Amino acid sequence: MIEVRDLVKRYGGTTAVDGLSFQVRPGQVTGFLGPNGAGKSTTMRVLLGLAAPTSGEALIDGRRYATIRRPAHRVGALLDAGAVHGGRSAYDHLLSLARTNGIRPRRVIALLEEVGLAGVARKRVGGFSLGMRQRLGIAAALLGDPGVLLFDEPVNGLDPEGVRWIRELMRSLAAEGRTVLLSSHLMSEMALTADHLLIIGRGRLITDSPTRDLTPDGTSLEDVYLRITAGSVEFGAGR
Ligand SMILES: Nc1ncnc2c1ncn2[C@@H]1O[C@H](COP(=O)(O)OP(=O)(O)OP(=O)(O)O)[C@@H](O)[C@H]1O
Repeated sequence: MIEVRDLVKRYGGTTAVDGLSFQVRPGQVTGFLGPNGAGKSTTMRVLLGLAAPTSGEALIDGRRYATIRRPAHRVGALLDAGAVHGGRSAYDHLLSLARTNGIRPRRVIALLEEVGLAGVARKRVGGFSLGMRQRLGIAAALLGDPGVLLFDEPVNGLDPEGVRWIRELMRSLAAEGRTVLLSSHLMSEMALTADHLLIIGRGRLITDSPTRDLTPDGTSLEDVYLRITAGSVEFGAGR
């Protein structure tokens, strides 16, 4: 369970998140949508203790990230798949994360299989394609078998097979009773993957609704989304 309460995050004169409140429930995939700069990544970073809130709270299972004991077992995230040391092998990368978190090497091997990287486990990550890096990032997120998962644009740059793989993985993680928060700009994919949608604009909540209520009778999510966010697209200037 994720709870964000009256969250505000400012960077100098820029208000990235502006009084945001929502809950993300277990057992379903929740899509996190909004125009570029709406505050999605910032909200995820605050949830993960990577940025401090200016005010308000961002809680995982009722706790701030910094106060969670053994956090890898509680929450996993894919934020920036590029942020991996290129000189290491996929296996060594996951093994070092596993060691830090008291996780057995056997789990690393199982996850490399699960994400389809077993055949390249000993290859340097520096030579990996974007899709391979995304899969490695997802393996890292799943390492501690956490109940809460945050994925920031995991389908970016993936081929159709990779996109479908992510969709099915998200659905199965939710079916196992996990809390899954997923951001993406691909509306057709979101319509297929997410049970529930949170749409934000300029750091504020615009919509919190089951997907099917937003897209009755086959209405396109893209049309609905563009209409809802039309007043929230903004570049540059501080707010
Ligand atoms: N470290 C930072 N320092 C200054 N400004 C920041 C920082 N991080 C984010 N911002 C600003 O906060 C706002 C929200 O950015 P954020 O990355 O959270 O949006 P987003 O919804 O994830 O966008 P995108 O869809 O483009 O990834 C933007 O105006 C951004 O420039």
